Amino acid sequence: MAATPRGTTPVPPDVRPRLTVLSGPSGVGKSTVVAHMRKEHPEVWLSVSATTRKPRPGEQHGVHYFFVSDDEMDKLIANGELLEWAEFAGNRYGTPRAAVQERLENGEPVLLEIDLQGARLVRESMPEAQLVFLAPPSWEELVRRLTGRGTEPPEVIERRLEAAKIELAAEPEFDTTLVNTSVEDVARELLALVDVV
Ligand SMILES: Nc1ncnc2c1ncn2[C@@H]1O[C@H](COP(=O)(O)OP(=O)(O)OP(=O)(O)O)[C@@H](O)[C@H]1O
Ligand SMILES: Nc1nc2c(ncn2[C@@H]2O[C@H](COP(=O)(O)O)[C@@H](O)[C@H]2O)c(=O)[nH]1
Repeated sequence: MAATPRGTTPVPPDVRPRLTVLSGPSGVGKSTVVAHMRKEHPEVWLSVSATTRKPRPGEQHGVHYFFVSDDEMDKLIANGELLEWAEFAGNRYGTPRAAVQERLENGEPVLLEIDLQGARLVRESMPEAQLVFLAPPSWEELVRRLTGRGTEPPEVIERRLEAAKIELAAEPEFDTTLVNTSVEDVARELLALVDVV
């Protein structure tokens, strides 16, 4: 039998906390679902991404995103400080590596809310990650939500809907699909997947 180092308890692989990636088309409701889940369960740790996008009204630096300049993003990328990054609808977004690694090393579950390109990169570098796809009840409802949010001008909505067609076609690449009909139901399902005890 293999020796166990003094003071450590081996964690069986099937209960080891996992990295969960939540993806889905822009406007499907990822942030809404995650916010609902974290209101009830603030212990679920969500990575805060860096982005070159300008803040929307009410968005706070360090809470919703780290809002960075193009130069700062160039440096984060060049220094290898991002676990993954992607360009989405004219802006760059990336996951700061250190905070994620620290949580995983402490055995804490980690949740990333990122786009399809990022999800694919995480799958390559961390095949043990579980990929969850959030799907809209219908295309019409997705358009309604993205437009109704009122945060982007029409040309940006068009870009995001073009990206959405590609993202919806990639659903079979994901381990699990949740359909966002009810925020409450999906938040409960996601909590179970994130495996917080
Ligand atoms: N189940 C739902 N039923 C009706 N409206 C919803 C539902 N979930 C989210 N919404 C609404 O849809 C809009 C888009 O939601 P949200 O901003 O959370 O999407 P997102 O997937 O995070 O988008 P993005 O990828 O662009 O950041 C919001 O106005 C939100 O209130
Ligand atoms: N690849 C990554 N995608 C990310 C990251 N953070 C957010 N996102 C995704 O970008 C789009 C647009 O977001 P928005 O806030 O401008 O509406 C959306 O799909 C996010 O999930 C990241 O670090 N990496």
